[in-house]
Amino acid sequence: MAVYTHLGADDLAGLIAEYNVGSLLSAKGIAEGVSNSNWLLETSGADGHGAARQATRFILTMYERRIELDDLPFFLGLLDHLAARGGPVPRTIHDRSGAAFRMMDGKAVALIEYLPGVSIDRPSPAQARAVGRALAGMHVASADFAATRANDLAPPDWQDLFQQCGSGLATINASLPRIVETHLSAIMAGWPDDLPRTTIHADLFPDNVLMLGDDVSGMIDFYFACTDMAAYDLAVTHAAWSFGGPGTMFKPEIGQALVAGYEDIRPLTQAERAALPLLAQGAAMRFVATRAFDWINTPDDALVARKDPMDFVKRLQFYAEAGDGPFTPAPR
Ligand SMILES: Nc1ncnc2c1ncn2[C@@H]1O[C@H](COP(=O)(O)OP(=O)(O)O)[C@@H](O)[C@H]1O
Ligand SMILES: N[C@@H](CCOP(=O)(O)O)C(=O)O
Repeated sequence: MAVYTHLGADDLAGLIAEYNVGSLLSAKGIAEGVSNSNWLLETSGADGHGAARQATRFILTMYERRIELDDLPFFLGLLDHLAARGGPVPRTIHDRSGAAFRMMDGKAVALIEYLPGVSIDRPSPAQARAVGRALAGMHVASADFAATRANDLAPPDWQDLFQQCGSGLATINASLPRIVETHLSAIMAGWPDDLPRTTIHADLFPDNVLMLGDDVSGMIDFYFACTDMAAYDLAVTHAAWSFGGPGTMFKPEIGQALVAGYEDIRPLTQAERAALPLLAQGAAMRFVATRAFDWINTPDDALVARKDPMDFVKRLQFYAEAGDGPFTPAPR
């Protein structure tokens, strides 16, 4: 679960009083998530008259791990930028002084619009297509987002994380050091630097997408967003969504639907398409790196479910062997 910090009813009510959202009616810690503490809040609604004063739901996020305070204006500004362009992204609620985030006991907190929907862990091809479209829509809509942020989980950072894991890597799985050594240098040597760049989500896993039926009702958790290659973001999404079942099997119909949906909105260039097999290996390696680091460095009594690095090792090995097959368009 992810509620790292205890906030009492008085703390929450005091915080909510800083916003024009009415008074606090209820608050519930949210178990999902890894990085931050989240609460679902219900308030009596912004000042209004009669029927305009309605109960309203918000997500309160307290930033706990892997987030630099200096990056918050980028993340929260991006939400507002995308929401203003009609994207399925939560708006940030600014406090009475206009600030997008506040400090509470030395930690940053933000109030974010609640979006309806359900996270789907076994998508249908129609749902995967919608996710591909939503990702491409985000890439197009962020083209005029003026702020930039370097990707702090780029290939040299994976290498750095593995080095910090040291001999701990082999405690996860005896074969892991060899696998990392075999693949990492090849991925880094071939890593492209001339593909189209935009603002990318960089972590669009099923738990970061809310769906209503076959439609994406929300994309959330933009706290790895950065300026990087659009095709890398598609590769991350492909690696995150296209596997499942026993042995983490590749599901071609999901991978194809994702890419097709993406191209409904933003057709890939030839160079992007050619780079996808390597970008997908890199995407898998990125999650092996952070998961391995977290696996070793999360205390046993921490209230958070550790994610298995070996799950992404399987995906990495699949992409390394499969060539461009997983990215071949489905026959029409
Ligand atoms: N804007 C939102 N609308 C609805 N639910 C949300 C929203 N933001 C977060 N959540 C819920 O909170 C959970 C954790 O949020 P997330 O941002 O993914 O946390 P973390 O950064 O810790 O992974 C999500 O899985 C979702 O259930
Ligand atoms: N998606 C990453 C973990 C990041 O956690 P999130 O809850 O902040 O999305 C992974 O699966 O390793």
